[in-house]
Amino acid sequence: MPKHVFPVDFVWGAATAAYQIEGAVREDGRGESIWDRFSHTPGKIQGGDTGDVACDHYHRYREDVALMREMGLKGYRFSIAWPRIVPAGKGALNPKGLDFYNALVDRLLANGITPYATLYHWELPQLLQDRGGWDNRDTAAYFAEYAAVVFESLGDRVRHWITLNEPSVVAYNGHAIGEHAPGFTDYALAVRVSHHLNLAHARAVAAYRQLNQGGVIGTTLNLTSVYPAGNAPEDGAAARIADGMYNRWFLDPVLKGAYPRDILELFGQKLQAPVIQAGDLERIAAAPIDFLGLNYYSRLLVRSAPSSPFGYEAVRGAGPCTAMGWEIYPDGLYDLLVRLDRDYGHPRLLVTENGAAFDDPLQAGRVADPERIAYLREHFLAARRAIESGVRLEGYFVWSLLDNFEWAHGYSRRFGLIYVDYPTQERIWKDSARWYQGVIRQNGV
Ligand SMILES: N=[N+]=NCCCCNC(=O)[C@@H]1[C@H]2[C@H](O)[C@@H](O)[C@H](O)[C@@H](CO)[C@@H]12
Repeated sequence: MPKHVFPVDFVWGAATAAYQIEGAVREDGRGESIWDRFSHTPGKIQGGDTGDVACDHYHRYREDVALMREMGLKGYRFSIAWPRIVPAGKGALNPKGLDFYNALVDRLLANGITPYATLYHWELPQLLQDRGGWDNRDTAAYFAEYAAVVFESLGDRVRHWITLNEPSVVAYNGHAIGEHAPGFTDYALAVRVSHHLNLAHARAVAAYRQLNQGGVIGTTLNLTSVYPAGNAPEDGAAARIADGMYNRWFLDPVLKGAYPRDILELFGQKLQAPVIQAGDLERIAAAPIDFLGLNYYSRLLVRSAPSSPFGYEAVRGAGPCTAMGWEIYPDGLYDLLVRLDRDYGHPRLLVTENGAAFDDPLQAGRVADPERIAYLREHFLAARRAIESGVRLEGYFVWSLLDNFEWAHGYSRRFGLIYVDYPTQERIWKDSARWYQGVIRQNGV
């Protein structure tokens, strides 16, 4: 019997994203996305990898749903590729794209797995990027039009919706540091993009409410717990700025209907203030969410750095790290969950991603991954402590079901519970997959 049992209806899940697993990028009418363009641009992706084939999930989804069923997943979080549904980003629909996701959803339901669908996991249609992408306010409206098409096609069976995956990473990695598509390095642009993403989220929520389909809708934010590296007052001030830029800039609009004043002023001083037009904040405030999805991977340790653009710099923590170089810090998940509960009105929460990459050598047909088991166990225990503290945590989606295309790192990083032998596309259960199957079966660790 487990020592730490979870609530009886706790949703144990796993998560993926379209571009990272589907492949078939030019099949059945799919349009080009910014990640197709970026991954095919020399020098952008480690090893020159692309998502052209990935895990070939577009053709193997029946086999993959069978794996989920065997694992005993209660929920499966996946993303819908905008370029499969509206190849040009706006205008004509692609029926074969809708057919794929309808078939996936039907097969999930037939296997007792609840679908959790993300509408935007970074695959902007390239033709919209050619018109300014997220720097163009119109993209928010095009997103809502795409979302409405998907709601109408799937909304009778999909009852859990996530508008955006990690707007902070879309804005920062894609527009401030250039590590992700579309590859810009302009911080003022990144701030404008963050505002237009918030508008897109609000418009999609409004479109969902209008359809009265009776499900729930939220968003997924990449959040962390920020700690000062030292006891000096300036380190504490640095931590507050970092928390504002990383967390509150994205949390406050969707949960409080307003931007945090300190960061609004900071951006106003340092950057061209985001292009906030009359009515924007009212629109954002008028689109409350039913639940908040959070992706947690590691903590953020900062110290004062007057010469840095925003007066702080990250400090490497003392703990062990994953293959991504991210410090393993489960207490940061507990602190984050309790903070969200305290500061944002006791919201319904889902951990929509948590997991780790390790080397995962395949040896004699087996992958022993004790580090991943330990990582997940420690984070599950942190989540359980938060639930005991009264946090309304309703589910947990491990990142990821399968090894997959890890963005700028290509296939060099393995986050999966299930190993993918890419040359053969064979799926091989890692020890952690068997362990997780047991956690789900006994509903606890
Ligand atoms: N220090 N440190 N840092 C942690 C910073 C994490 C930022 N990256 C993410 O959250 C991405 C999220 C994405 O949804 C998924 O598509 C990615 O595959 C995973 C794994 O990378 C995560």
